[in-house]
Amino acid sequence: MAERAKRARLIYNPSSGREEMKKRLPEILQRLERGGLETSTHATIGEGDATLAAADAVARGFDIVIAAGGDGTLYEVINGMAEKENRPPLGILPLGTTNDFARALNIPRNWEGAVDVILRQHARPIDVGKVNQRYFINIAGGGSMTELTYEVPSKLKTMIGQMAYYMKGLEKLPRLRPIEVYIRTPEVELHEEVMLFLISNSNSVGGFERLAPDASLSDGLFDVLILRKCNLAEFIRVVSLALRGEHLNDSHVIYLQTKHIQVTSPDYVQLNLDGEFGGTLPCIFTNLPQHLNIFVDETGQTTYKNNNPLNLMNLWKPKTGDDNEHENE
Ligand SMILES: Nc1ncnc2c1ncn2[C@@H]1O[C@H](COP(=O)(O)OP(=O)(O)OP(=O)(O)O)[C@@H](O)[C@H]1O
Repeated sequence: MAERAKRARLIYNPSSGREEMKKRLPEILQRLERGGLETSTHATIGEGDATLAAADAVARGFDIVIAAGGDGTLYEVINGMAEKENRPPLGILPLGTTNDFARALNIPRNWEGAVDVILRQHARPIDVGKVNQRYFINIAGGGSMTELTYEVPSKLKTMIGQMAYYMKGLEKLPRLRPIEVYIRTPEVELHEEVMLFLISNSNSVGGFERLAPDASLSDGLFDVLILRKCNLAEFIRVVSLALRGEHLNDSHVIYLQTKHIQVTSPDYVQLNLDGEFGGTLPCIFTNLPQHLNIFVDETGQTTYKNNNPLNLMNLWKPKTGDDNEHENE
C-alpha cells in the first residue's frame, strides 16, 4: 500500500510585513505540494487567531504545522502548540517585518529557500520558555525600550517598515526610567534598580547578534542579561558595546545562565515576549528543554549579511527582510 502523503497546516498572517504572503500563496502552495506535502491553509484574521489555529491543527492530527509571517505569528503559533502532548514539527516561513527567530535558526528569508528547508524536514529540538501561562521561543524582557516592539502600529510597519521602529525609539529615548526588581534563580538572588532585563533563548534579538554569545537554542538554559541603572550616556555606551558583543564585562551588565527565574517588582512592569505584549510582572520563567521540533537549514549554507554594527540607529532596529538579504541568494 502506498504511504500516505504528509499533511501540513499552513497558518499565515496576510498582514505580515509588506503583505508578501497575499501575493505568494499560490506559488508557496504549489512548491509544498510538489515537494510531497499535502497542504491546507488558515489565514489569520487578527490577534490570537494563529494560537487557535495551531491548537486546532494539533488536535486534527496534522503531521506538520507551518507558521508564515513575522515573529508575532510564530509566537502565537507556538502558544497554540506548546501545551499539547503530541506536538508535530514546526516549519517557519519568515515573511514578517521582524524575523529574529528565523534568523537565529538561519532559515532563509526568501520564500523558496524557506519552503525547501521545510521540504527537507530536518528537525532540530528547540527549548521553549514558559512564563506564567504563556510561551516564548526567542526572548522575554521588561524595562526600558522592551515595549517598543508592540507599541509600533502594524499599519505604520506595512507602510514604512523598519523606519517605524526608529521613530518610536527616538521618541522614547529621553524618557528612560529604571525599575526596581527582585530576581531569584536556583543560583542567585538579586535586588537591583535596572534599566531592563532580558531572558533569552537565542543570540539573535532585535538586531543584536552577539547579545548572548553563549546562548544555545537547545541547552535547556536561558541566558539572562540585566542592565543596571544608568544615565542616558551610559545606556548608549553599553548598547554600542552590545552591538559588538563586548558588553558582558561592563560593570553595568549582569549576565547569568539558568533554567528557572522568578522576577518580581513593586513597579508596574510590562513583559515583552518575542516582540508581543506578554502581561506584567510578577513572573516565573521556566525553560522547557527541547520542547518543539523545528525545521532548520541543516546545510548551514544560509548566512545573513551584517548591517553596519556601529550605526547607532540599529539600537531600535530589529532585522528585516527589506535590508537583510541573504548572501547566498
Ligand atoms: N488578518 C490580520 N490583520 C491584522 N493583524 C493580524 C491579522 N492576523 C494576525 N494579525 C496580528 O498581526 C501581528 C503581527 O504579526 P507578524 O509578526 O506576523 O507580522 P509583522 O509584520 O512582522 O509584525 P510584527 O513586527 O508586529 O511582529 C500578530 O501579533 C497578529 O496578532
